[in-house]
Amino acid sequence: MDIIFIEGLKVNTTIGYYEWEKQIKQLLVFDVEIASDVRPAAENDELAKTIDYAVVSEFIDSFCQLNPVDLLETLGQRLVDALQSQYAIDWIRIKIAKPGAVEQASSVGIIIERGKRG
Ligand SMILES: Nc1nc2c(c(=O)[nH]1)N=C([C@H](O)[C@@H](O)CO)CN2
Repeated sequence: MDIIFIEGLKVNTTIGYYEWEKQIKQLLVFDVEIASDVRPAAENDELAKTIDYAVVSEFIDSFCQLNPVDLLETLGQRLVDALQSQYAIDWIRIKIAKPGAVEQASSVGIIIERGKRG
């Protein structure tokens, strides 16, 4: 199975359960892996035949800005739904880290995995 990945994508956005969090922006860091057969793109060296990681990165940033929510779980699930509606994705894994959330921890967050890894 081939994988398109994005590692350490930094997004500054409004996210959080508590009232004070709705007035500020906080850092989220995304790691994304999407199963995708690279052979169609590799055959004729064509970007149009693959999932463009730059486009997906932009999409994630915009999605966060346009869809403020309380929980990382909600953001992650909605983001996966949105990506699956745009691309034919058999398997996806998204890690969302909120490094500033717990002072004693270097980072906290969630990992969502959907579909079958080929
Ligand atoms: N499982 C989760 N736990 C917590 C979340 C979350 O999104 N998922 N969020 C918070 C607060 O927003 C926190 O980040 C503020 O310190 C707490 N726990």
